[in-house]
This record gives sequence, structure tokens and C-alpha cells, in this order.
Amino acid sequence: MSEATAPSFAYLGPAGTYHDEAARAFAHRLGIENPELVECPSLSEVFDCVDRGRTEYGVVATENALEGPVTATLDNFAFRSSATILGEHVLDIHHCLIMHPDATRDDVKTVVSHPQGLGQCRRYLNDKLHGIPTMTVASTADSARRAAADKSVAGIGNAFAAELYGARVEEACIEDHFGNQTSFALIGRQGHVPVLTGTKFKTSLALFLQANRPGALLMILSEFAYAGINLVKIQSRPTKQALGDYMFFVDIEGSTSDLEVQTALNCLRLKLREVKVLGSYPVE
Ligand SMILES: O=C(O)C(=O)Cc1ccccc1
Repeated sequence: MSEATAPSFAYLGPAGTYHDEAARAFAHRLGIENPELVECPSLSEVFDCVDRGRTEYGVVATENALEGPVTATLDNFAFRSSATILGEHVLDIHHCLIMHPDATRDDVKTVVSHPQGLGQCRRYLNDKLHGIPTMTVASTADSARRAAADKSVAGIGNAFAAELYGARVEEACIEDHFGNQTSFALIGRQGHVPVLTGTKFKTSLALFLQANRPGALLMILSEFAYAGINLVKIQSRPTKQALGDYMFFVDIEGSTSDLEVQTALNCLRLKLREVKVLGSYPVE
């Protein structure tokens, strides 16, 4: 009998990123013991892997408690990808200042990390490493790799990345607020069967207006109110057509298999340019 290949997960790599941690958490929830982890250099490439069937799943950050929505993910959902959200997972994020094993703080001439890492430690950097230039790199794991190779470089990432690349943790929990968390979405190709079960569901939508006219947003919200549907989240993104033109991401309680959700979506489809259902999935 031939051995079945393990389901594959595309994630923002390399090994040791927070996306890596989230991908392993999803694999664990799905009961997959040895997932094939496919590292990607950007979030767009994670979406491409899923849309083209290169991997069964993808893992993309959607929102951070300190930095807000992850715009690269939202723009892929709105304008590039047809992937479906299958689940969400929230990770506690505790960053470390990562240095070369032999370096002292006096050696450090640059602090590098992913923009999210730098942004979530802005106050720490200003207070404790004041005046030291920062530089963005592709991921927090990449910053650990660079710190391990150069005494003048410090990185920001997790302790696992520091260990993996042979660097050391100079200081732990340097994030600006202790309640720092990031929410990640598990995505699959459009039409992927649901893989996670639950009792309460959520549905994510991308809504595009016909025209920017008075009451357009009120009309959207009214359809949910009429159908008795509770809103979980609403945020706007530029349509990229003209300054001041926005589309909306809305999360609602319930699933597309619920009659009231179907009713609200059918009403919205009559009034909006596009109603893109990003997925219905269990609330964590
Ligand atoms: O570099 C990492 O470890 C990441 O996972 C980067 C990241 C984190 C949160 C949102 C977008 C990218």
C-alpha cells in the first residue's frame, strides 16, 4: 500500500515565523501529524499557492491587536484571490530581542524585523534602543537569521526562531502591550469542503458598492438588521479606483447555510456591485 502524502500548508516563511506557528496550530486542530509546510516569501504567494492548487491550505494573518488589519491579506481577498476562509486561529504574540550569541547591546547598529514586528515594539525601540536605525526585512524569522550572522544586527521575533538560527534571546516580551495577539485565517481553494466543526459560525464578506452615494453604508447595515444578524466587524479599504472610494469587509454571526444569512445576502446582491463571500467558519 502506498503512503498517502500529508496535506500541505503554504505560509509566510521561512521556518520560525508566526505564520509557521499558526500553520502548525491549524494542522494540529485538523489532526494532521506531519503536515507538509511550504514556505512562501510573501502573503500574495501564499494566496497563489492555494488558488493554483499547489497546496491544499494556506495560512494568512488577518489582524493584529496593536497594528490593526493586515492590509496585504485584505487586498488579496478583495482584489486577487478566490480562496475561501475555512477557519481562524488567534495566537498570543510575545516578541524577543534577538542577537548574535557573542554580541552585546553596544555592538548593535541596526534593528531589523518584519514591519509588524517593528510596529508592535515601537515604544520599546524608542525607549530602550533610542536612535538605533531600524530596517524592515521579509519576516521575523529572517531577522533572527540575520542577527545570528552579524553582531551588529538585532532582530525581533520569537524564541523558537532565535534557537533555530543559532542566535540568542537578549530580552523577552518586548511587545508594547502584553495582550498582543494576531488572528490568522486558514484558507483553501474556492469551494473547498469545510474542515473544522463548531457550534457557532461566522461569515466573512467583501462588499463593493455600486456608487458612492448617501446612505450606501446605512443600506448595507440595514439589511443585516432586518434579517436579525449581528455584526462582528466592519472595516473599509480603498477600492484603488479613486481617492475616497472604499469597499467594506464585514464579518457577521452565522453561516451561509442559515436562512437569515441567505436572505440578507440575496437582498444585498440586488443593491451592491459585488458581494464576495469569503467563507463561513466556526468561531474559535
Ligand atoms: O514575520 C513573521 O513572523 C510574520 O508572521 C509576519 C506577519 C505577522 C503578522 C501579520 C503579517 C505578517
